[in-house]
Amino acid sequence: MQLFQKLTDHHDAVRLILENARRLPVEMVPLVEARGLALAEDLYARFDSPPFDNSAVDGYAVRSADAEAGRVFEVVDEAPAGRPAEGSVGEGEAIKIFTGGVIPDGADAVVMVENTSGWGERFELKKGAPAGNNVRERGGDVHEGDLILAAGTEVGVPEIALAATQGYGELPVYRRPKVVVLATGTELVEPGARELAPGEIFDSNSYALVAQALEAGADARRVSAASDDADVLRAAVEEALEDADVVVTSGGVSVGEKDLVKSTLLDLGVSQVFWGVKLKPGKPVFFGARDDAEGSARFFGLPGNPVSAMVCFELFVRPALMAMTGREDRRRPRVSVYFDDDVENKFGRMHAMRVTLTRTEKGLRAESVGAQGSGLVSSLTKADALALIGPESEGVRAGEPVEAIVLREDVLLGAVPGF
Ligand SMILES: Nc1nc2c(c(=O)[nH]1)N[C@H]1C(S)=C(S)[C@@H](COP(=O)(O)OP(=O)(O)OC[C@H]3O[C@@H](n4cnc5c(N)ncnc54)[C@H](O)[C@@H]3O)O[C@H]1N2
Ligand code: MOO
Repeated sequence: MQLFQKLTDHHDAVRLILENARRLPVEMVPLVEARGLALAEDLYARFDSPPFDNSAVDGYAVRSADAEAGRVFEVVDEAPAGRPAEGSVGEGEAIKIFTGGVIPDGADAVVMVENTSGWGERFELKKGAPAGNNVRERGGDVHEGDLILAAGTEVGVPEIALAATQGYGELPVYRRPKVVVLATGTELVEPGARELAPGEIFDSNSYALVAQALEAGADARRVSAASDDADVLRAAVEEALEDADVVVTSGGVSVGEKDLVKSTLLDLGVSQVFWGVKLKPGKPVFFGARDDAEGSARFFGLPGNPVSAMVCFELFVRPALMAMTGREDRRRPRVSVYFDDDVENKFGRMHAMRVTLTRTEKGLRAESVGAQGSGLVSSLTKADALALIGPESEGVRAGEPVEAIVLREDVLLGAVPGF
């Protein structure tokens, strides 16, 4: 058994993780599958969009020079969307046109059907129209050659729509990381599988961690190794390694005799970057890397305590996944908060304290969610943020600014009192 040597400072731990988080290879992926990933190249407009002058309304295309109230027009053709008219518009003539229809030759304005006597072979115009009326110009959205999406942009819904208007069926993005989550512990039972026997608990971590990985844009799956048996653990890690970019384990990483995760990983050729962080919760976190001919993988040995596992995913695994997919900017918001009362930190480690946030006239007021034990899963359902207290100080004074990582961004939109 090995004991912790020196605990790594939380910021150094994040730095070491990011230094070891290489961007994943670029892949062409179908538009919708690119959602949440970062563009690996600049994207340019291939042509003017819209590609032709077209009508913004259903009505008649006319010459603006003729478009005076009271004038009667002959309808000579029609131009629905997708089928340009064959004829052109001469003096006193009109072409029936629908929204998106190509503006016919000769016409320079469209009158809405509501401003005429109605649909028919002839109509009377009730309201005059200037040149360009209801005409959506070619190139009004983007021009050929425009930089429409810069490399590094996260592909979201508007980006998918814009790329589609330009005929891009696939986008070059950094590949989605493959994450394998492995829970260890003989006491663990799959939720829904059966009732608990004495001493057993349901495995909550692997479900939470898979959900967190999915939320961070990864492909994630669970591997079951609900055991503290070294051979079972080794086999499960070997299986995970077949396709994983990132392996996340929970449990078995502290200093107990059954804490086999670290030694198993080291045996499998993983090199340790750090083990032990000056953080509460999350002291026993292990981070390692394996780069060889078969590929490259990163390993996060997270503590078994459920709050520690989830908080450490937030603080360490999520930034790594973001960096691997080229989304360095996707940090959780960090805000300055204050407490109404003094807050102690007797841990000698930085305390990532679960707090609620309330917007007040003085700013964002943080309040502990209550007991801060690392096994209190319900506490996280109440937390809006993690207030970072320490590690060097013994706490913070009432009113003093404290950095906090916001977990629920909607709290930042909270109504200002008196509004
Ligand atoms: N002598 C010491 N003991 C402990 C230390 C220490 O420094 N010296 N550190 C403590 C801290 S801090 C933590 S955190 C825990 C983490 O230990 P492990 O990562 O080895 O986790 P386990 O012992 O396997 O489990 C801890 C706890 O969490 C429960 N657990 C485990 N897996 C799951 C799961 N998938 N779902 C739900 N709950 C899970 C497990 O039953 C234990 O109760 O070590 C302290 N001890
Ligand atoms: O640091 Mo542990 O992660 O106290 O619960």
